Amino acid sequence: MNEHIKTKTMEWNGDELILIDQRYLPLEETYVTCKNHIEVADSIRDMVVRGAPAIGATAGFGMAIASSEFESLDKKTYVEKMKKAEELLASTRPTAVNLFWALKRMSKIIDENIEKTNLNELTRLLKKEALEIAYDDIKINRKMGQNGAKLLKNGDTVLTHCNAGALATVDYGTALGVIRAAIEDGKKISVYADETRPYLQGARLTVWELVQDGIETTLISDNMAGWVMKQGKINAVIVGADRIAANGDVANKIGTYSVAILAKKHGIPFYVAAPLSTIDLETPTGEEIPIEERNRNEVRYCHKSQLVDDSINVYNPAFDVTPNDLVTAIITEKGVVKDNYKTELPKLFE
Ligand SMILES: CSC[C@@H](O)[C@@H](O)C(=O)COP(=O)(O)O
Repeated sequence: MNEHIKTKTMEWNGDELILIDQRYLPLEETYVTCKNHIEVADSIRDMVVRGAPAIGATAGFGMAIASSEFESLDKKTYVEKMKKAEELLASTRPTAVNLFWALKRMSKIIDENIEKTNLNELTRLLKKEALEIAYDDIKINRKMGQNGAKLLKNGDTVLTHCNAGALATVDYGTALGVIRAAIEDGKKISVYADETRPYLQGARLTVWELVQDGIETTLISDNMAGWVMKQGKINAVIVGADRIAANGDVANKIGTYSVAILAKKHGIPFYVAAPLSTIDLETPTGEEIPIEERNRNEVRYCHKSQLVDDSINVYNPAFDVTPNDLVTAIITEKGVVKDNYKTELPKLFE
Protein backbone atom coordinates (compact mmCIF):
# COMPACT_ATOMS: atom_id res chain seq x y z
CA MET A 1 0.00 0.00 0.00
CA ASN A 2 1.16 3.50 -0.85
CA GLU A 3 2.30 5.46 2.22
CA HIS A 4 0.73 8.67 0.97
CA ILE A 5 -2.70 9.60 -0.26
CA LYS A 6 -3.91 12.67 -2.11
CA THR A 7 -7.52 13.32 -3.07
CA LYS A 8 -9.72 16.36 -3.50
CA THR A 9 -10.60 16.23 0.23
CA MET A 10 -7.34 15.36 1.92
CA GLU A 11 -3.66 14.65 1.54
CA TRP A 12 -1.54 12.56 3.90
CA ASN A 13 2.18 13.01 3.27
CA GLY A 14 3.36 10.56 5.91
CA ASP A 15 3.56 13.14 8.72
CA GLU A 16 0.92 15.82 8.18
CA LEU A 17 -2.70 15.92 7.10
CA ILE A 18 -3.60 18.61 4.59
CA LEU A 19 -7.32 19.32 4.26
CA ILE A 20 -9.14 21.38 1.69
CA ASP A 21 -10.92 24.05 3.75
CA GLN A 22 -14.60 23.32 3.11
CA ARG A 23 -15.69 26.40 5.07
CA TYR A 24 -14.73 28.70 2.23
CA LEU A 25 -15.48 26.70 -0.90
CA PRO A 26 -16.33 27.35 -3.65
CA LEU A 27 -15.19 30.97 -3.72
CA GLU A 28 -11.85 30.35 -2.03
CA GLU A 29 -9.80 27.17 -2.47
CA THR A 30 -7.52 27.10 0.56
CA TYR A 31 -5.93 24.35 2.61
CA VAL A 32 -5.33 23.69 6.31
CA THR A 33 -2.26 21.72 7.36
CA CYS A 34 -2.64 19.71 10.58
CA LYS A 35 0.71 19.03 12.26
CA ASN A 36 -0.65 17.77 15.58
CA HIS A 37 -3.78 15.98 16.81
CA ILE A 38 -5.21 19.15 18.35
CA GLU A 39 -5.22 20.81 14.92
CA VAL A 40 -6.94 17.71 13.54
CA ALA A 41 -9.63 17.90 16.24
CA ASP A 42 -10.11 21.63 15.59
CA SER A 43 -10.49 20.95 11.85
CA ILE A 44 -13.27 18.43 12.48
CA ARG A 45 -15.07 20.59 15.05
CA ASP A 46 -14.86 23.75 12.92
CA MET A 47 -15.91 21.86 9.76
CA VAL A 48 -12.79 22.42 7.72
CA VAL A 49 -13.54 18.77 6.97
CA ARG A 50 -17.04 17.36 7.27
CA GLY A 51 -19.18 14.47 6.06
CA ALA A 52 -19.31 11.22 8.04
CA PRO A 53 -16.70 9.09 6.20
CA ALA A 54 -14.30 12.03 5.80
CA ILE A 55 -14.55 12.78 9.52
CA GLY A 56 -13.75 9.13 10.31
CA ALA A 57 -10.70 9.03 8.03
CA THR A 58 -9.48 12.36 9.40
CA ALA A 59 -9.76 11.11 12.97
CA GLY A 60 -7.71 8.04 11.99
CA PHE A 61 -4.89 10.29 10.79
CA GLY A 62 -5.35 12.37 13.96
CA MET A 63 -4.49 9.31 16.07
CA ALA A 64 -1.49 8.51 13.86
CA ILE A 65 -0.21 12.06 14.29
CA ALA A 66 -0.80 11.89 18.05
CA SER A 67 1.32 8.75 18.19
CA SER A 68 4.26 10.47 16.53
CA GLU A 69 3.87 13.35 18.99
CA PHE A 70 4.10 10.97 21.98
CA GLU A 71 6.33 8.13 20.76
CA SER A 72 9.40 9.39 22.64
CA LEU A 73 7.61 9.13 26.01
CA ASP A 74 7.57 6.06 28.24
CA LYS A 75 4.81 3.55 27.44
CA LYS A 76 2.60 4.39 30.43
CA THR A 77 2.57 8.13 29.64
CA TYR A 78 2.14 7.36 25.94
CA VAL A 79 -1.01 5.33 26.67
CA GLU A 80 -2.42 8.12 28.88
CA LYS A 81 -1.71 10.78 26.24
CA MET A 82 -3.20 8.64 23.45
CA LYS A 83 -6.37 8.09 25.52
CA LYS A 84 -6.65 11.87 25.94
CA ALA A 85 -6.08 12.42 22.21
CA GLU A 86 -8.80 9.87 21.43
CA GLU A 87 -11.19 11.59 23.83
CA LEU A 88 -10.47 14.97 22.28
CA LEU A 89 -11.10 13.67 18.76
CA ALA A 90 -14.26 11.88 19.93
CA SER A 91 -15.60 15.10 21.47
CA THR A 92 -15.56 17.04 18.20
CA ARG A 93 -18.88 16.00 16.64
CA PRO A 94 -21.43 13.62 18.16
CA THR A 95 -23.68 12.42 15.35
CA ALA A 96 -21.55 10.80 12.61
CA VAL A 97 -20.78 7.34 13.96
CA ASN A 98 -17.89 6.92 11.49
CA LEU A 99 -15.84 9.10 13.85
CA PHE A 100 -16.21 6.60 16.72
CA TRP A 101 -15.87 3.63 14.37
CA ALA A 102 -12.48 4.92 13.13
CA LEU A 103 -11.26 5.78 16.63
CA LYS A 104 -12.16 2.27 17.80
CA ARG A 105 -10.14 0.79 14.92
CA MET A 106 -7.15 2.93 15.85
CA SER A 107 -7.27 2.19 19.58
CA LYS A 108 -7.54 -1.53 18.84
CA ILE A 109 -4.14 -1.30 17.11
CA ILE A 110 -2.69 0.29 20.26
CA ASP A 111 -4.26 -2.31 22.58
CA GLU A 112 -3.06 -5.23 20.46
CA ASN A 113 0.52 -3.99 20.06
CA ILE A 114 1.48 -1.88 23.06
CA GLU A 115 3.05 -4.78 24.97
CA LYS A 116 4.96 -6.34 22.11
CA THR A 117 6.32 -3.39 20.10
CA ASN A 118 8.29 -0.21 20.62
CA LEU A 119 6.50 3.10 20.17
CA ASN A 120 8.17 3.98 16.85
CA GLU A 121 6.82 0.74 15.46
CA LEU A 122 3.40 1.48 16.97
CA THR A 123 3.33 4.85 15.19
CA ARG A 124 4.12 3.05 11.94
CA LEU A 125 1.26 0.61 12.53
CA LEU A 126 -1.15 3.45 13.33
CA LYS A 127 -0.17 5.32 10.16
CA LYS A 128 -0.75 2.12 8.20
CA GLU A 129 -4.18 1.64 9.77
CA ALA A 130 -5.21 5.25 9.06
CA LEU A 131 -4.13 4.87 5.44
CA GLU A 132 -6.07 1.63 5.20
CA ILE A 133 -9.23 3.37 6.45
CA ALA A 134 -8.72 6.07 3.82
CA TYR A 135 -7.95 3.76 0.89
CA ASP A 136 -10.78 1.40 1.89
CA ASP A 137 -13.21 4.30 1.92
CA ILE A 138 -12.55 4.98 -1.76
CA LYS A 139 -12.99 1.31 -2.68
CA ILE A 140 -16.17 1.06 -0.60
CA ASN A 141 -17.67 4.15 -2.22
CA ARG A 142 -17.00 2.75 -5.68
CA LYS A 143 -18.62 -0.58 -4.78
CA MET A 144 -21.58 1.22 -3.21
CA GLY A 145 -21.85 3.31 -6.36
CA GLN A 146 -22.03 0.19 -8.54
CA ASN A 147 -24.69 -1.35 -6.27
CA GLY A 148 -26.79 1.82 -6.27
CA ALA A 149 -26.37 2.67 -9.94
CA LYS A 150 -28.69 -0.22 -10.83
CA LEU A 151 -31.55 1.69 -9.20
CA LEU A 152 -31.22 4.59 -11.65
CA LYS A 153 -32.49 4.64 -15.23
CA ASN A 154 -31.08 6.44 -18.21
CA GLY A 155 -32.52 9.97 -18.21
CA ASP A 156 -33.30 10.10 -14.46
CA THR A 157 -33.06 13.28 -12.45
CA VAL A 158 -31.96 12.82 -8.85
CA LEU A 159 -32.52 15.21 -5.98
CA THR A 160 -29.87 15.22 -3.27
CA HIS A 161 -29.56 17.06 0.03
CA CYS A 162 -26.38 18.30 1.74
CA ASN A 163 -23.09 17.05 0.33
CA ALA A 164 -22.54 13.30 0.26
CA GLY A 165 -19.85 13.49 -2.38
CA ALA A 166 -16.09 13.28 -2.74
CA LEU A 167 -15.72 16.09 -0.21
CA ALA A 168 -17.73 14.22 2.44
CA THR A 169 -15.63 11.09 2.01
CA VAL A 170 -12.02 10.40 1.13
CA ASP A 171 -13.05 10.41 -2.53
CA TYR A 172 -15.92 9.63 -4.93
CA GLY A 173 -18.79 9.96 -2.44
CA THR A 174 -21.74 7.94 -1.19
CA ALA A 175 -24.92 9.48 -2.66
CA LEU A 176 -22.92 11.31 -5.33
CA GLY A 177 -20.90 8.11 -5.83
CA VAL A 178 -24.11 6.36 -6.91
CA ILE A 179 -24.79 9.16 -9.40
CA ARG A 180 -21.18 9.05 -10.65
CA ALA A 181 -21.33 5.26 -11.07
CA ALA A 182 -24.61 5.45 -13.03
CA ILE A 183 -23.03 8.02 -15.34
CA GLU A 184 -19.91 5.82 -15.72
CA ASP A 185 -22.33 3.03 -16.73
CA GLY A 186 -23.36 5.24 -19.65
CA LYS A 187 -26.62 6.61 -18.24
CA LYS A 188 -27.57 10.24 -18.54
CA ILE A 189 -28.32 11.47 -15.03
CA SER A 190 -28.94 15.03 -13.92
CA VAL A 191 -29.11 16.38 -10.41
CA TYR A 192 -31.12 18.87 -8.37
CA ALA A 193 -29.09 20.00 -5.36
CA ASP A 194 -30.85 21.43 -2.29
CA GLU A 195 -28.85 24.39 -1.02
CA THR A 196 -28.99 22.95 2.55
CA ARG A 197 -29.35 25.84 4.96
CA PRO A 198 -27.78 26.83 7.26
CA TYR A 199 -24.31 25.59 6.27
CA LEU A 200 -25.04 25.45 2.54
CA GLN A 201 -23.22 22.18 1.86
CA GLY A 202 -25.48 21.61 -1.15
CA ALA A 203 -24.99 25.02 -2.74
CA ARG A 204 -21.31 25.39 -1.93
CA LEU A 205 -19.96 21.85 -2.12
CA THR A 206 -22.29 19.54 -4.07
CA VAL A 207 -22.71 21.98 -6.92
CA TRP A 208 -18.95 22.68 -7.00
CA GLU A 209 -18.09 18.98 -7.23
CA LEU A 210 -20.73 18.02 -9.76
CA VAL A 211 -20.08 20.93 -12.08
CA GLN A 212 -16.34 20.09 -11.99
CA ASP A 213 -17.29 16.60 -13.19
CA GLY A 214 -19.48 18.01 -15.95
CA ILE A 215 -22.68 16.60 -14.38
CA GLU A 216 -25.80 18.59 -15.23
CA THR A 217 -26.77 20.23 -11.93
CA THR A 218 -29.53 22.61 -10.87
CA LEU A 219 -29.35 24.40 -7.54
CA ILE A 220 -32.60 24.99 -5.65
CA SER A 221 -33.25 26.48 -2.24
CA ASP A 222 -34.53 23.97 0.29
CA ASN A 223 -38.12 25.20 0.20
CA MET A 224 -38.36 24.46 -3.55
CA ALA A 225 -37.99 20.67 -3.23
CA GLY A 226 -41.73 19.98 -2.88
CA TRP A 227 -42.62 22.06 -5.89
CA VAL A 228 -40.01 20.51 -8.20
CA MET A 229 -41.29 17.07 -7.16
CA LYS A 230 -44.89 18.13 -7.82
CA GLN A 231 -43.85 19.28 -11.27
CA GLY A 232 -42.56 15.76 -12.01
CA LYS A 233 -38.94 16.84 -12.33
CA ILE A 234 -37.50 14.29 -9.86
CA ASN A 235 -37.24 10.51 -10.38
CA ALA A 236 -35.33 9.60 -7.22
CA VAL A 237 -33.89 11.13 -4.06
CA ILE A 238 -30.47 9.94 -2.91
CA VAL A 239 -28.84 11.16 0.30
CA GLY A 240 -25.99 10.02 2.53
CA ALA A 241 -26.17 9.34 6.26
CA ASP A 242 -24.31 10.19 9.43
CA ARG A 243 -25.67 7.27 11.41
CA ILE A 244 -28.15 4.52 10.61
CA ALA A 245 -29.75 2.88 13.64
CA ALA A 246 -30.29 -0.88 13.82
CA ASN A 247 -33.93 -0.47 12.76
CA GLY A 248 -33.02 1.56 9.65
CA ASP A 249 -33.83 5.03 11.00
CA VAL A 250 -31.44 7.45 9.30
CA ALA A 251 -29.74 10.48 10.83
CA ASN A 252 -28.58 12.86 8.14
CA LYS A 253 -28.27 16.59 7.53
CA ILE A 254 -31.14 18.70 8.84
CA GLY A 255 -33.82 18.89 6.18
CA THR A 256 -33.46 15.27 5.05
CA TYR A 257 -36.60 14.28 6.97
CA SER A 258 -38.68 16.92 5.17
CA VAL A 259 -37.33 15.75 1.80
CA ALA A 260 -38.25 12.13 2.68
CA ILE A 261 -41.82 13.13 3.53
CA LEU A 262 -42.07 15.07 0.27
CA ALA A 263 -40.72 12.08 -1.67
CA LYS A 264 -43.31 9.77 -0.05
CA LYS A 265 -46.12 12.19 -0.88
CA HIS A 266 -45.04 12.30 -4.53
CA GLY A 267 -44.34 8.56 -4.90
CA ILE A 268 -40.62 9.15 -5.47
CA PRO A 269 -38.12 6.54 -4.16
CA PHE A 270 -35.98 7.81 -1.28
CA TYR A 271 -32.58 6.10 -1.19
CA VAL A 272 -29.85 6.34 1.45
CA ALA A 273 -26.29 5.48 0.39
CA ALA A 274 -23.94 4.71 3.27
CA PRO A 275 -21.04 2.39 4.09
CA LEU A 276 -21.26 -0.24 6.82
CA SER A 277 -19.17 2.07 9.01
CA THR A 278 -22.21 4.38 9.17
CA ILE A 279 -24.55 1.60 10.36
CA ASP A 280 -24.65 1.51 14.14
CA LEU A 281 -26.23 -1.74 15.30
CA GLU A 282 -25.61 -0.71 18.91
CA THR A 283 -28.11 2.14 18.55
CA PRO A 284 -31.53 0.47 18.36
CA THR A 285 -33.57 3.31 16.86
CA GLY A 286 -33.22 6.90 15.69
CA GLU A 287 -34.52 8.05 19.09
CA GLU A 288 -31.14 7.23 20.64
CA ILE A 289 -28.98 8.98 18.01
CA PRO A 290 -27.34 12.10 19.49
CA ILE A 291 -28.20 15.14 17.40
CA GLU A 292 -25.57 17.85 17.33
CA GLU A 293 -26.71 21.41 17.97
CA ARG A 294 -24.38 23.93 16.41
CA ASN A 295 -23.60 27.59 16.93
CA ARG A 296 -26.71 29.73 16.52
CA ASN A 297 -24.85 32.22 14.37
CA GLU A 298 -24.93 29.64 11.56
CA VAL A 299 -28.64 30.51 11.30
CA ARG A 300 -28.39 34.20 12.17
CA TYR A 301 -25.95 34.59 9.31
CA CYS A 302 -26.18 33.25 5.77
CA HIS A 303 -22.60 32.33 4.98
CA LYS A 304 -20.89 35.66 5.72
CA SER A 305 -23.92 37.99 5.71
CA GLN A 306 -25.76 38.75 8.89
CA LEU A 307 -29.52 38.24 8.53
CA VAL A 308 -30.79 39.07 12.01
CA ASP A 309 -29.53 40.63 15.20
CA ASP A 310 -27.33 38.46 17.44
CA SER A 311 -30.01 38.70 20.15
CA ILE A 312 -32.57 36.78 18.05
CA ASN A 313 -33.40 33.39 19.50
CA VAL A 314 -32.32 30.50 17.27
CA TYR A 315 -32.54 26.70 17.27
CA ASN A 316 -29.85 25.00 15.18
CA PRO A 317 -30.00 21.18 15.13
CA ALA A 318 -27.45 20.05 12.53
CA PHE A 319 -29.18 16.72 11.79
CA ASP A 320 -32.59 15.10 11.79
CA VAL A 321 -33.78 11.51 11.79
CA THR A 322 -35.79 10.04 8.93
CA PRO A 323 -37.89 7.10 10.15
CA ASN A 324 -37.27 3.81 8.38
CA ASP A 325 -40.76 3.68 6.82
CA LEU A 326 -39.82 6.64 4.61
CA VAL A 327 -36.63 4.93 3.36
CA THR A 328 -37.15 2.95 0.14
CA ALA A 329 -33.71 1.31 0.31
CA ILE A 330 -30.31 1.57 1.97
CA ILE A 331 -27.45 1.21 -0.49
CA THR A 332 -24.22 -0.21 0.97
CA GLU A 333 -20.99 -1.72 -0.34
CA LYS A 334 -22.39 -5.15 0.58
CA GLY A 335 -25.64 -4.72 -1.32
CA VAL A 336 -28.96 -2.91 -1.30
CA VAL A 337 -31.36 -3.47 1.60
CA LYS A 338 -35.05 -2.83 0.97
CA ASP A 339 -37.28 -3.00 4.00
CA ASN A 340 -37.06 -5.31 7.05
CA TYR A 341 -34.02 -3.30 8.11
CA LYS A 342 -34.01 -4.70 11.63
CA THR A 343 -33.40 -8.24 10.37
CA GLU A 344 -31.56 -7.41 7.14
CA LEU A 345 -28.96 -4.84 8.32
CA PRO A 346 -27.16 -7.21 10.75
CA LYS A 347 -26.79 -9.73 7.89
CA LEU A 348 -24.54 -7.25 6.06
CA PHE A 349 -21.94 -7.68 8.79
CA GLU A 350 -21.85 -11.49 8.59
C1 LIG B 1 -21.21 10.90 2.69
S1 LIG B 1 -21.61 11.99 3.84
C2 LIG B 1 -23.19 11.77 4.51
C3 LIG B 1 -23.44 12.77 5.56
O1 LIG B 1 -22.33 12.88 6.38
C4 LIG B 1 -23.84 14.13 4.98
O2 LIG B 1 -25.03 13.99 4.28
C5 LIG B 1 -24.02 15.10 6.11
O3 LIG B 1 -25.06 15.19 6.72
C6 LIG B 1 -22.83 15.88 6.49
O4 LIG B 1 -23.07 16.78 7.53
P1 LIG B 1 -21.93 17.80 7.91
O5 LIG B 1 -22.53 18.59 9.04
O6 LIG B 1 -21.65 18.61 6.71
O7 LIG B 1 -20.76 16.99 8.38
